[in-house]
Amino acid sequence: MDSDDAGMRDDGDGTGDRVLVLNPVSGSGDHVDDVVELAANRGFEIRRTEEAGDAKRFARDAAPDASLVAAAGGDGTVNGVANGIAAADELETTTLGVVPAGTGNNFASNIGIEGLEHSFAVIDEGRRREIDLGIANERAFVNSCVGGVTAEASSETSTESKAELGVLAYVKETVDTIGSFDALPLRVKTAEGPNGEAAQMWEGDALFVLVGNCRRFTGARTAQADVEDGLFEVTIVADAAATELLGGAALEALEGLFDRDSGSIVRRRTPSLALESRDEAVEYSLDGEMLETEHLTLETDPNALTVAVGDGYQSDPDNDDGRWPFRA
Ligand SMILES: Nc1ncnc2c1ncn2[C@@H]1O[C@H](COP(=O)(O)OP(=O)(O)OP(=O)(O)O)[C@@H](O)[C@H]1O
Repeated sequence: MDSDDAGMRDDGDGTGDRVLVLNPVSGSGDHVDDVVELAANRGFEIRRTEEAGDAKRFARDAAPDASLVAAAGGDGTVNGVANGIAAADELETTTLGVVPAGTGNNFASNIGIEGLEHSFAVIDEGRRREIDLGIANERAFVNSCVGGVTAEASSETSTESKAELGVLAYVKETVDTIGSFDALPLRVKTAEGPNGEAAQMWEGDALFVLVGNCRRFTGARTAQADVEDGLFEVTIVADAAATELLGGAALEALEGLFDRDSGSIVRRRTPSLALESRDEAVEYSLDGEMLETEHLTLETDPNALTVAVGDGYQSDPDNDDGRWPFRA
C-alpha cells in the first residue's frame, strides 16, 4: 500500500486502540513528518484525510474499537472527529485527543494544548474532562457556531488573521470583503437555563450571531467559555453596529464592540436555542465548516465528550475572567 493512501494504517500496533486522524493540508501543511513520527512512536494507527468528510468517516469507523481517536489538524478536523465519535455512538467510551496542526487551533488552545509534542504528552498523561458537545441540526460542534459569516470569507481568511483572532477572523474578513451588510432578518428563541435564565425571544436584523460552546466572544482574543456548564454563550450583533464596524479599522471596531456592554450587542446564556430566518437561508460556520439553512436548532449535550486536556485548561474560567455576562 502506498504510504500516502487515504485511510492507510501506516504504523501502529494493529489493535486500533489509538487512532490518529491526520489532515495533511491543514495549517501550513508542514506538520506531517513530525506528527507521523510522534504518533508512530506511540503506537497510533494513522489515517490521512484526503477530502471533506474523511475525518468524520475515519473516526466513526475507528471509534467502536478505539479508546482514543486523535484529530491532527485545525478546528475543522477536530469537528470531523467529534462528529465521527458521536455518529458511532461511542461518546461514552472513546476519548478525543487534539493534536494542534491547523492555523488557529482555537479549540486546542481552549483546552490547554500548547504544541505538537505537548499534545502527545497530554494524550498519554493528561487529565480527561467531560465537556459539553454542541449539536446544530444534528451536526456536532465543539467550539462555536457563527451565523452571518460567508463561505467566501471562511475560505479566504488568512492564516495570520485566524492565528491572531480565532473565529472573529471570519467576522473580520466578512466585514472587510463585503463592505456593506445584508443584515440577517432573524428570530432567535433561547430556552430557559438552569440558573434562572429566562426563555427569551429576540427578533430583528442581525449582522452576526455567535454561539460559543467552548469559545467566548469578548474583545479578549483567547477567551475560553465554561464548557462544562451545559450552556451556550450567545452573542447577537444587531445591525445597529454596522456603522461602527464599517467606519474604521474593522479589527479595533470588533474588539471594541465585543469588549463592552454595547447597545448593539445582545448576550444570553442558554442550554438551547432556535434560529429562524425570516427571509432566505443563512450561512453558519460550525467550527469553520459551513452549513446553510433557514432553521437552525442548537442544543448542548452536557458533558458528553471526553477530551484529553492540558494543565492550562480551566473548567471554570469565570473565576478569573469576570467579563461575562454583561447582561444575562
Ligand atoms: N487531504 C486533503 N486535501 C484537501 N482538503 C482536505 C484534506 N483533508 C481534509 N481537508 C479539508 O480540510 C478542512 C479542515 O481543515 P482544518 O480546519 O482542520 O484546518 P485549517 O483550516 O488549516 O485550520 P483552522 O481550522 O485552525 O483554521 C476540511 O474542510 C476538510 O474537508
